Amino acid sequence: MARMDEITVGIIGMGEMGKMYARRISAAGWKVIACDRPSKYAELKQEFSDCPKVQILLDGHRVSRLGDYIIYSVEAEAIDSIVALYGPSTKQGAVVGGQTSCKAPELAAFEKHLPEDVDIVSCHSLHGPKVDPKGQPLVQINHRASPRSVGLVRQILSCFGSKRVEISGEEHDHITADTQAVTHAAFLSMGTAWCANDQFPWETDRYIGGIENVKVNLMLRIYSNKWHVYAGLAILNPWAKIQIKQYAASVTELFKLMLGGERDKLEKRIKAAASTVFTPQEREERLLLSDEVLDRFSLGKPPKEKKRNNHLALLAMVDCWSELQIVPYDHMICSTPLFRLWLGVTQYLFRKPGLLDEVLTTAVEDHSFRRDDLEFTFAARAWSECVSFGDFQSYRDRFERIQEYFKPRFPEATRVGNEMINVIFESM
Ligand SMILES: NC(=O)C1=CN([C@@H]2O[C@H](COP(=O)(O)OP(=O)(O)OC[C@H]3O[C@@H](n4cnc5c(N)ncnc54)[C@H](OP(=O)(O)O)[C@@H]3O)[C@@H](O)[C@H]2O)C=CC1
Ligand SMILES: O=C(O)C(=O)Cc1ccc(O)cc1
Repeated sequence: MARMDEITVGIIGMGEMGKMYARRISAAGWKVIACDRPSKYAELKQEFSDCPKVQILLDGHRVSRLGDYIIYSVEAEAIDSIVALYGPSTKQGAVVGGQTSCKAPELAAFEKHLPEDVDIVSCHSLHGPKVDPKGQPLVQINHRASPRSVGLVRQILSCFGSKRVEISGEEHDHITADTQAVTHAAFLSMGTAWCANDQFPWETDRYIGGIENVKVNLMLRIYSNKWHVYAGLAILNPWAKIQIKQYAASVTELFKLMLGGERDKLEKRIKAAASTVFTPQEREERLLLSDEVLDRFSLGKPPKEKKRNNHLALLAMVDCWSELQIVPYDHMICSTPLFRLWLGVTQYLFRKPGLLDEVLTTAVEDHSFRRDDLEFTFAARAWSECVSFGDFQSYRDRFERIQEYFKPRFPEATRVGNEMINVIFESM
């Protein structure tokens, strides 16, 4: 066990995650040194003046010279250039890691720019900065490390009370392509479709109540965050491109079956997909979500009678998992709260007696929402292409245009969304 008074933890990048790390690690008793860009030095110093165990330094060179465990908590897109800048200043024998959401570019940057006498142990908290880390998955990647360095990082990060998962960078990226990138692609596409039809979903009967509330609240939650987090974890992850492409293909193919009124083919395909995704013991478990709980989190006035929906986004998710031979339950080790809810509503659709058959009938017989489904299909393909091209600027433009559209509802959506997440997880 390392002695706390002999170890200094360095943090480069004091954005939302960096600040959360600095506050929690210092509160556990470790000395923390941290920096952001030199232009933010004075402001950060002021902000952390109430925190004697956090010392703000001018730049990453200073943090690197003094830190025993240095965490890069910067934009994923910039990891190579930032490690190239400060990496060579790293203290001899130190341990270095990153908090970016995609590990291939981060670990490549470390290998390329860090001195050979420095160990590499990365991490990834699978939740946003405002979520209590207790019990949430925290990935630790012992990439190039002595047992002492592995132990030191375990000891430092234990203050989060998270569920530690030790896997390789490659395993991490493979799993998070599903738990994060594809999940986000589905919600990004919903927002894009609603925006394209100039429609606030909470003003439309079809999108109020039950699992519709989860879709709307999570969509708003994603668009209320920073574009670079979602762009980075999708564009830089090679598996994400493949998986998002399959999601878009599943959406397109299922929509074509709906348009053609091919109920038998649709049913056969969906039920076959469900049998590969939901294992017998999963099917036997009780429903994780209930109507009574979900109905409480509407942003609009609930209609007298619930409108039917064909749930194209959810059917396509199960089809996509099946096509890629993914069992989403195996990915719980790298699940975010958002993914668990997404899996929860998907499972609800497939397990609630009678619901799947009702949905399949709606899909072929009810034409009233074809315009929404058409836009959703376009959107899923457009996000997939945007990620495949790897163009950060066009990702940003698309994201921020839609963000602007929904902006007025973010404060309320964040409040209701947080409450929804808390209540649902308690009830689970
Ligand atoms: N937000 C989330 O929910 C989660 C994010 N992550 C990952 O953590 C990382 C940080 O995310 P988050 O905190 O949300 O993002 P932020 O944008 O809030 O933080 C990144 C910070 O790094 C700063 N930075 C950029 N260049 C430098 C530099 N040369 N030296 C020092 N600081 C620099 C940025 O400044 P500037 O803004 O001026 O560029 C910014 O303040 C990302 O890689 C993200 O993918 C992981 C888990 C959850
Ligand atoms: O839960 C989600 O998917 C989020 O949106 C928050 C988030 C974003 C990036 C991460 O690397 C981890 C968590």
